[in-house]
Amino acid sequence: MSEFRDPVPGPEAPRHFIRAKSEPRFPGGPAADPAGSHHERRIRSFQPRRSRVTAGQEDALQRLWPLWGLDIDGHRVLDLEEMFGGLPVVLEIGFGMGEATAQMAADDPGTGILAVDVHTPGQGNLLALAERNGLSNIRVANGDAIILLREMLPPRSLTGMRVYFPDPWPKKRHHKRRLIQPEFLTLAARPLAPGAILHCATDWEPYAEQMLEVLSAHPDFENTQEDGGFAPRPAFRPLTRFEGQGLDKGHKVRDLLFRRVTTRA
Ligand SMILES: C[S@@+](CC[C@H](N)C(=O)[O-])C[C@H]1O[C@@H](n2cnc3c(N)ncnc32)[C@H](O)[C@@H]1O
Repeated sequence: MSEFRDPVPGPEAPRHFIRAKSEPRFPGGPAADPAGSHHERRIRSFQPRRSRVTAGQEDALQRLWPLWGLDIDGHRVLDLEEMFGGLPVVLEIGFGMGEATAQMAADDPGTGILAVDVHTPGQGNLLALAERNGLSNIRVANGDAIILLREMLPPRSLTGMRVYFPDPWPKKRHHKRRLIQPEFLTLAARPLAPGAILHCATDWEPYAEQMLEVLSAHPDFENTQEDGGFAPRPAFRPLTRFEGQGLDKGHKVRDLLFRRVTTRA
């Protein structure tokens, strides 16, 4: 539990200020629990992780969060045009430490990336990478992507969505926590413009099969692959950190590219 010390405590002042659960861990930075109790119980697709934040990440969080950070509080609808200066915007869910996100932003400065994760060190890392590489087309969102999709994104406001190596939740009793399932796809479809591509990748074969099955069955998406199968890895997707770990273990990586459709043939 972190705490902020009063540098010069007066006689009446408490020696320590203990941080309340909802207060930001880094003043001016991302909120600890941005949606708070505003939202009903929901299945969490992310793992609780101990987050040790380096000095560089902490510095980036405190300086850059007010400029490029966004807490997912579920209370307002975002104006993406204003946030990204009119660029087309893709949403990346679960960017981890953000190296691949920064690479894609650098490779395609004409596209804005709204990058969401709950992981504080990764948020700091991505902000630092954006600053170091002069990337003005990244915004970092803190919190649950489900609330972002459901409450904060206008209909048809995104030209794409990326979900790279979502937590595989391999145990059967945890399968319900997997992100890619029919209810998620229904939420994901609403902010996607017609023709927008939902791009998923995973190194966990049973999850890849599940993704293919639920995406193929969902009425708002169609496979870009004529044979109805997995897609070749697109050149624009860099190797991600989790992908590298999967490849080291001999896993096969699968990409899925599905198009948002409004009516099916
Ligand atoms: C297995 S990691 C993959 C990270 C990165 N894409 C990569 O390939 O290296 C999955 C990430 O998704 C994030 N995540 C999972 N569910 C999420 C949700 N509902 N909202 C925001 N982030 C989520 C986790 O915090 C984690 O950082």
